[in-house]
Amino acid sequence: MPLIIINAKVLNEDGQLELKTITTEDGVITGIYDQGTEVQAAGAETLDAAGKLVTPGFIDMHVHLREPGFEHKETIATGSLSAAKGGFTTIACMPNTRPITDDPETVKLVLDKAKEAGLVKVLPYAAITVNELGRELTDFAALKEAGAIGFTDDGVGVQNAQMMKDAMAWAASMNMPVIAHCEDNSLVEGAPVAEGEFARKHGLKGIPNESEAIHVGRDILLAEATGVHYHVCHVSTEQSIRLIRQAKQIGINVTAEVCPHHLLLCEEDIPGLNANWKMNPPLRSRRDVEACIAALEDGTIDIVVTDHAPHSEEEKAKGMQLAPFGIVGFETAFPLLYTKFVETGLWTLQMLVQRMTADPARVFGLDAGRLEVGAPADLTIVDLETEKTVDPSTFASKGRNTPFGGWSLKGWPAVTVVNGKISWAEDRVLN
Ligand SMILES: NC(=O)N[C@@H](CC(=O)O)C(=O)O
Ligand SMILES: [Zn+2]
Ligand SMILES: [Zn+2]
Repeated sequence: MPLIIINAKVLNEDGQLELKTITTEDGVITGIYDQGTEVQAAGAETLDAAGKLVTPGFIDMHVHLREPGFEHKETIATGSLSAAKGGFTTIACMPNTRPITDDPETVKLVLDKAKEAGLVKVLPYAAITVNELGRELTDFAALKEAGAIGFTDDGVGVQNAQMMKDAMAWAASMNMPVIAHCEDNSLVEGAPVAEGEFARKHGLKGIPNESEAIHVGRDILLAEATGVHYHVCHVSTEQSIRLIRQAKQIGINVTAEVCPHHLLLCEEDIPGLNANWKMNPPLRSRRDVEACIAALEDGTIDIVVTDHAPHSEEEKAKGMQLAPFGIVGFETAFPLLYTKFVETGLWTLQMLVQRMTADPARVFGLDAGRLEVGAPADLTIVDLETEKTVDPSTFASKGRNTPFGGWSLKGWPAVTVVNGKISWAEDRVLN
């Protein structure tokens, strides 16, 4: 059914907001008209955006949906709904499931379940190594054929340099990206939080910054040698950023992502031994946070991702040392960044929207992220006015593990449209 969105506030090329009418049909944007233009389409549904912001659907290139194997944490259906509620229309899911997504059957299973859920577009990554054990490469050709969009052992770093080099050479020959969780195990061994004041105060072992940057540096050299598109996961340190900035300057094909929590929180903010503040990479120093912000502003870091990583309350109740790493992210990402960076005047709305739409589409070559005639009708309608408090008990995700509970935010997604169909609308679920 054609969908017409009236009173849509749209960002123009200069970053100004203009009221428009958007028409869609068969999953495609068919027209963008000035406000007041008489638009007709037989049998169309009309949605009144009432002056709310309408952007290309948000894209999240780093998420954990937990299915198969960890359905008590999240399923592809609950994760898809949580993503839609957060305004995301395309998400790319990590292979650290059980079984690990390291064979074509599991890639297909993820795609089938995502289609069944039918709420957002789900792009699966496949593992670099069998079982993410770092010993043997997976079958990249078969995984690509099955629908994998890139290779990553997220959750763990590839420890062996030759293994990573072989992976990059193979991926490069197929024009596929390698996406790296950068962490040298020998420098980390059982540390639950970053080195710093918090670790000292609580007598915890600290994760040093160089455990991340040492892989970033190694991999940049390997990317240079192999010519692969190398994408760095969840960048969190000043040192990694320095290396990425330098690599980009000399033309190495490296891109990078950052998570909202690494732009907003540092280790000194951790209120106590509460594992909802435990994630990998950990919250680092104020200096690192400032470096991440500057890098996203100047384009050294290309995109924002959530690293949505749901865990059950029982798992998170095990305490700082024993609980698993990870926090949920879909439903707070845009409101957090809008409120803390756009409302405060630090960033333009245009910059934030680009880093969550056009930039991920560019980095990963997706047909998404643009509000243009002929583009897929993936749209997010955002209420920039209403202030609401983050209440984890209302999340669509099964995960409640967030450090942002109680934060008062604006910029809440109101309606999410995927392929011209409403996937989520405030308190309604439509399918
Ligand atoms: N980020 C996390 O803290 N956890 C992720 C793994 C990962 O992204 O490395 C998870 O799978 O739970
Ligand atoms: Zn990771
Ligand atoms: Zn992750």
